Amino acid sequence: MGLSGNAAIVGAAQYKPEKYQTAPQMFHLEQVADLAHKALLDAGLHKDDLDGLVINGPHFHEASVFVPAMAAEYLGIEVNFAEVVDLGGCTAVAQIWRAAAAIEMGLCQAVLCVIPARMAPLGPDEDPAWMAQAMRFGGHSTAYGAPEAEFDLPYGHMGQNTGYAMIAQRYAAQYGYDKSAMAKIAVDQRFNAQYHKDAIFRGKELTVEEVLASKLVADPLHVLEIVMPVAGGAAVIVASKELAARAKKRPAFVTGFGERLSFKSPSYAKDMTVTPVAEAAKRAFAMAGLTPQDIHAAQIYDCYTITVLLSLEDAGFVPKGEGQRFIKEHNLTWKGDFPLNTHGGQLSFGQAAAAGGFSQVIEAFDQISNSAEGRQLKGCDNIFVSGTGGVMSEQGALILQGG
Ligand SMILES: CC(=O)CC(=O)SCCNC(=O)CCNC(=O)[C@H](O)C(C)(C)COP(=O)(O)OP(=O)(O)OC[C@H]1O[C@@H](n2cnc3c(N)ncnc32)[C@H](O)[C@@H]1OP(=O)(O)O
Repeated sequence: MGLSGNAAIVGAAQYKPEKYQTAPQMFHLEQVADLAHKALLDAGLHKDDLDGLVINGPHFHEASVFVPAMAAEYLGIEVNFAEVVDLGGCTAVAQIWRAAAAIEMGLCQAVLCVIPARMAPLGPDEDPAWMAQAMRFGGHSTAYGAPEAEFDLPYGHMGQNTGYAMIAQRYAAQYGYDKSAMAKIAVDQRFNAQYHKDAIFRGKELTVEEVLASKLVADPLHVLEIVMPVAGGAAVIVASKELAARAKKRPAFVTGFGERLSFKSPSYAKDMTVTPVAEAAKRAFAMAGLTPQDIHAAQIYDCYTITVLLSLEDAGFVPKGEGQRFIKEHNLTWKGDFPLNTHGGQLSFGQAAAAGGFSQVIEAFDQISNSAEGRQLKGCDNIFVSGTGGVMSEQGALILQGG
């Protein structure tokens, strides 16, 4: 059951992450068109090749419903497959496997997966404070009747920072917490960012001491172990094997995927230290017929350092409770023996809202297609990519393989 590996990523585009204050403002439809154009150019395909569309629904500026129809109309395409994905930071990974599955089912031949994440110009009735408000509560719903509005927010579980800190505290109680190992994740990724021309923290190298001396946001998480929100956006084209054969770059075939939603708030987790990627990765590896030992690079969703630690363990790269030792024993940079988040991760490349997860997908494609200028891994054929939504509540895994 699953994919046969007959669909591949053939082209991609993403905006350089920028601070919101200085980034250009564009309507989301404009961003979709611009990103699609750039991704098609990257692939060497034409707009008329597209017959599938997967897009984000939440936070789409110009519509809250009928988003795919509006976007397809704006692009001037007709599609046989249209989907909205609402999985927070897991959305990018989830878009890719849905596109691959639709292609393998014969519904379509080329799918545009896209998430615009630059601010749109605000209309006269729009409140410029909406984003600050949204950040304050993170993924929590404040709607009347929402469980988290009643049982999380009143107790100080605000936004994502506290939730991930709570998970880190639990991990510390069960397995111990080595602060310098955790900081090393951010440091090795920052090293990688020095080799990506678009990384927001390029030109700013980092040491373990600096991470540990930075502001404590939610104990034990320091500010330099937490992503910084930036403006951005990304698009990826997934195409059939036949179309992939005429693409400009070496395709990255989608040979395995898994997805798991375990809870909305970690307050309801059976065990906060066991994350949904465990099941998602198991399924993805089995589908691809590979094991973690076959992987040449891991692009792990990294909203926080604790996300990376738990994902490495639960995806099977290292046994439970031994992740911190593993991190200290291995060089996680693109020059090292365990290349991790070779673009810098979202911690150092920047997190463009739900499009942030695309940075991991696109880095995997860049590595497989030999386009990772300045940080290219040698013989990189098999890559593991993870996506994380909410507070470790929904996770996805992809196995991408060079054709
Ligand atoms: C989406 C999903 O489903 C899953 C997920 O990814 S969960 C994660 C979602 N993302 C978030 O929740 C955002 C997390 N980040 C934050 O809340 C904030 O960045 C923070 C609280 C950590 C820091 O905010 P702050 O203290 O108000 O910092 P702020 O006043 O904005 O900036 C001060 C300086 O620190 C820098 N900075 C801010 N956040 C930073 C960060 N995370 N890392 C490094 N530098 C940061 C700014 O660039 C700024 O520098 P300059 O003075 O040189 O311009």
